[in-house]
Amino acid sequence: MTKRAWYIGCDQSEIAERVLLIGDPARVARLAAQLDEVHWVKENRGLRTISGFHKGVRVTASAFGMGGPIATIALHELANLGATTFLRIGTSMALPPVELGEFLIATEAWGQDGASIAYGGTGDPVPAADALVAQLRQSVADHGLPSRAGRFASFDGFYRDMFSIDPDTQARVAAVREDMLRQGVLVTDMETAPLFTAARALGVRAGSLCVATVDSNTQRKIADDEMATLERRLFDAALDALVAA
Ligand SMILES: O=P(O)(O)O[C@H]1O[C@H](CO)[C@@H](O)[C@H]1O
Ligand SMILES: O=c1cc[nH]c(=O)[nH]1
Repeated sequence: MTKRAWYIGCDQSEIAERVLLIGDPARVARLAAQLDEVHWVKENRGLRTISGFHKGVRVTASAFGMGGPIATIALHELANLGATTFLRIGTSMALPPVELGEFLIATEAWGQDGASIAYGGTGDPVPAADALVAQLRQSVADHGLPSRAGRFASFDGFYRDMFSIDPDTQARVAAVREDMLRQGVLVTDMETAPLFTAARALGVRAGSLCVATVDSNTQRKIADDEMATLERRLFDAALDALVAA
């Protein structure tokens, strides 16, 4: 019997073994313009998924929105349908010495979130798949992108632990940031660690390539026009790495 994913709403024949996991559904629509022979899966609950070809290799891209719980649902459903290789691409918050506009490759990710616990996280960083790290290093070099590789950390509480918009959270966010700096974290996001932890539990490969778009100290965010250029470069580098891994 053909397997079907409950929330994403696709069946096995609609997805590839190699998957890009993307937060923003609008980003998936823009990625579609860079793929050949695009198939759009019927969208469900904002989970937008497409499959197409890059350099002759079939890939799927699936948007999950924001946060570890739904990102791991997307990975889990696609892994259950036979996907084996997952690359998260998106934005991240920079800690020194990372500068805005740099491309960050996760070698490992440290879960400060709930979904990581659900998938057996012990509180220690979880490594990325070696093959994806190697291909990402090669790809960012081939594309001439400014990059670093190292430790990511992921959180659930964006406005509690990562970014303060209320006076009474400033001290907490600053303390979390100091702790991350002490632990050698390069960037923070909301999904890399739970995805790595779920991938380990499910026996599939995972990697993460993120652009640093927000400064964790000043809260400055990259402008939309610059982000559009960075996003195209992110797609190019990620697709080349994914099909080679
Ligand atoms: O650009 P994306 O991939 O959405 O990533 C980052 O931006 C969102 C908002 O914080 C979170 O999903 C976070 O991980
Ligand atoms: O988690 C993050 C990191 C960068 N930018 C965001 O909007 N969220």
